[in-house]
Amino acid sequence: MSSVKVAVRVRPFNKREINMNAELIVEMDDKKTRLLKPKAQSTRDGGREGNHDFTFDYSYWSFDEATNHFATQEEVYNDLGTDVVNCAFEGYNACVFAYGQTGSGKTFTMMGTPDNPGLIPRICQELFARMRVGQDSGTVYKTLASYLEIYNERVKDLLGSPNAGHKLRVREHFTDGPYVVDLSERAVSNFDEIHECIMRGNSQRTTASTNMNDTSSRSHAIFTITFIQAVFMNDKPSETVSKIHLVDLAGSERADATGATDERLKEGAHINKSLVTLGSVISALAEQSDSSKKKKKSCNHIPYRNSILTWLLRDSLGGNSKTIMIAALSPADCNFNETLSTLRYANRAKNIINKPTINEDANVKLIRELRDEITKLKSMLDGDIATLQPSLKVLEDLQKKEAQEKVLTEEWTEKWKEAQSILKEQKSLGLRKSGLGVVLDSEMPHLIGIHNDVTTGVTLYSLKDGETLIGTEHSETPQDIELVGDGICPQHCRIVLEGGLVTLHPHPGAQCWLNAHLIDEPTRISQGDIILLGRTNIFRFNNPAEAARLRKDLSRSQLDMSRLSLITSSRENLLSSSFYSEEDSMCGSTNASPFKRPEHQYYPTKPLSRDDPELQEENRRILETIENALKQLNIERVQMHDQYESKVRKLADELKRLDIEQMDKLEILHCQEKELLARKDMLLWEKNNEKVQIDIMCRQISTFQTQLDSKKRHFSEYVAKELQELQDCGKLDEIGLTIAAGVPLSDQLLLQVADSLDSFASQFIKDTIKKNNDEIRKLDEKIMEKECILNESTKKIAEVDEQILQIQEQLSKLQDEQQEIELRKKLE
Ligand SMILES: Nc1ncnc2c1ncn2[C@@H]1O[C@H](COP(=O)(O)OP(=O)(O)OP(=O)(O)O)[C@@H](O)[C@H]1O
Repeated sequence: MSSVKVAVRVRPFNKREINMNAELIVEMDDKKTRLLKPKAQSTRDGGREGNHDFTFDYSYWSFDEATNHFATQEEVYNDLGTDVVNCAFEGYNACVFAYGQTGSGKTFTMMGTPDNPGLIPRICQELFARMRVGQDSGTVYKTLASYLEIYNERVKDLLGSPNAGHKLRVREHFTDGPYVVDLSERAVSNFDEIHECIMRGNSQRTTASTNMNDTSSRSHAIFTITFIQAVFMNDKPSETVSKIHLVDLAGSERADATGATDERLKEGAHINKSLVTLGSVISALAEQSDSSKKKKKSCNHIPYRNSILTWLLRDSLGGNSKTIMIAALSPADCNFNETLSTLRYANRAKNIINKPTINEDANVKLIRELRDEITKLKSMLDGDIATLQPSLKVLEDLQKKEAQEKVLTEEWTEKWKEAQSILKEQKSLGLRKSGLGVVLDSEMPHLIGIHNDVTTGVTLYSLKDGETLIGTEHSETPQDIELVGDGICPQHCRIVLEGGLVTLHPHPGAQCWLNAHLIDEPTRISQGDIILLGRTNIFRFNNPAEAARLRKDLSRSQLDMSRLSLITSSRENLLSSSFYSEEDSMCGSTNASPFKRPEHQYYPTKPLSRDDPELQEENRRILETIENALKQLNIERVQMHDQYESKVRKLADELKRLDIEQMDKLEILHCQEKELLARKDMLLWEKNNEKVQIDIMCRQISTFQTQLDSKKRHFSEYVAKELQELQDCGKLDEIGLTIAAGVPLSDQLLLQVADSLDSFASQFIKDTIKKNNDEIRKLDEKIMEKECILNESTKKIAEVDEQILQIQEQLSKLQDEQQEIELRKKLE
């Protein structure tokens, strides 16, 4: 666990602020930053109340160079940048992002100026300086750089073609997370190369002049370094990958302050929208950390997906990364509100807790774990030996683990060595990626094979110092360049590179053509020469040192460019030779056109006069034919290659799309399943509740029923007693009423009697009867009410049961679908 580190930095007044006679409203003391309420506001409020105090990990005072606590670019780098470099070497992901109002100094802190570089160039410089030291002790490094900008919620590759536009899409990989499709990644091997990437990207960034900043960045820029290091030291393999995101955000802005209209206004709206999302993400994460500190459960939704910026930086915000946020501040009173909001933003970010982990290669991790287990098993075994009872199972386990560990270590070491040699080879060949192409910076002479086989493309053969042997795989002595094809002998020829001179030595009897001239003795070859070995293997010879010389000469004289082009053969040499076969000349067909030949092959020549114009014309046509044929062949090859590549790309895209679709579907199904299960739980809970309710109701009804019965019984007893008393004292006779046996003693009868009694007794009896009847009615009503609730609960239980049944059906359908998708994935 690690909290996001937060630093704030205040810049000097800019020209506009100086012209406005701006008031300085920021104070800093060690880690503390105080924002003072502007005088104008305080006068209005009648006092200087309302200053805002904050404490951050670092507070950088870059307002005035004359002050002794002035923070330079170097100091900022020493505190923050070295942490990032350490992260890379320790295998952690890291992220630095600069936040703040437009014109507050974000780009200055991140990128700096050529004379006063900022964090990004300094981090890169230190990274490569430390790599050089590591390389000496055998560590292999691979560094990739990518640079993108998010402008109006669309992504552009800043290292791609300048006209590419903002078209890149963001997708999510199910294990690696969000990524930008087709974003170029440059392999860089030194500071100059990465610096070139930075410069190129910066020049492509969308900037504009606003009231607040002459060169305001109108986009969020993310410069990413992927840093891989592998080393095998003290018998221990180690390989880590870290991603370093260096982010220069577009500034938050108020349209009125920036003077934005039209396009700028639209940009501003997008910038603000994504910054609001960033703010929401920071707030949600801070809340989450707060709850977890208080050991409260939090089901906070983090709205990463609401903007591309937060989606791409998901890992850096609350995930697997060590993150630093730098809040850039304006010192001027006119920006009080924006500065306060930036400080509050930064204050919130302090609470974000990230979970950085060392990104160790899976195999290396396995090897390490196996080794730990082996050590444990060995110590167990030592204990067994001490008691003279070595356990067979432990022995068996140990052997298995040791074998496994050995295989894995060997595989890894092999891979590591291969990487080392590829890197060395690439370096010596001078191959480097440039956009979609590969650039050859080799200083070594080389042959470029132009094959007839349209699927193989162009092959490059580097020539060694000394001898390079050329032949077939069937030769007794291994050949440096193994060829197949018509007329190739097992030991065909050798090319000798000595003191900068290159000579072709044909093997006796082998067909070696140099610029259409059959040679049978050592012959010097030079830049642009076309070599035909056997009947179908055509090569162009390139000698970069010689080419450089020729280029230099070219600027002085009008030298033939053909020697510098890739396909064209050396005209001068070709003009001094002929393509007529001996056969042709013997048949007297010296004028026969070579176009009529069934095969486009070179034929031995008969030396003819150089000055013969007819011959020269013929030679020119032959040369043209060969050039055209080769060009055509090359065009076709390139086209087919392009078609093939685009097909592969399309298929890969489609596969990725399907994969993502499947993953999305599966995720949706899982979510639906979770939701259904939650609903089912809820319903079961409700059902249970209803049951408890029914239980209570039943008990209440039975109590009421008992009360009712007893009330009724008491009442009839009372009526009977009253009538009996009236009868006994002759009152019934007075009114001529007799109670016959078996006649029910109802309250009506009693009321009839009461009517004839004196008013007091009559009223008493009437009241008593009314009271009793009321009580009985109330009890009856209560029982009815409870019975109603009981009925509803029973109905609800039936409904819940029905819904649970439906959910069960939906669940089993979902699970079937999930199984089908998983099965399909396995089959794929
Ligand atoms: N610490 C500093 N020292 C000297 N000058 C600075 C400092 N910070 C910023 N500036 C100057 O202030 C101006 C604006 O800075 P900057 O372009 O870095 O701002 P920003 O926050 O990136 O702006 P926006 O969001 O509009 O791109 C620049 O001219 C820059 O050189």
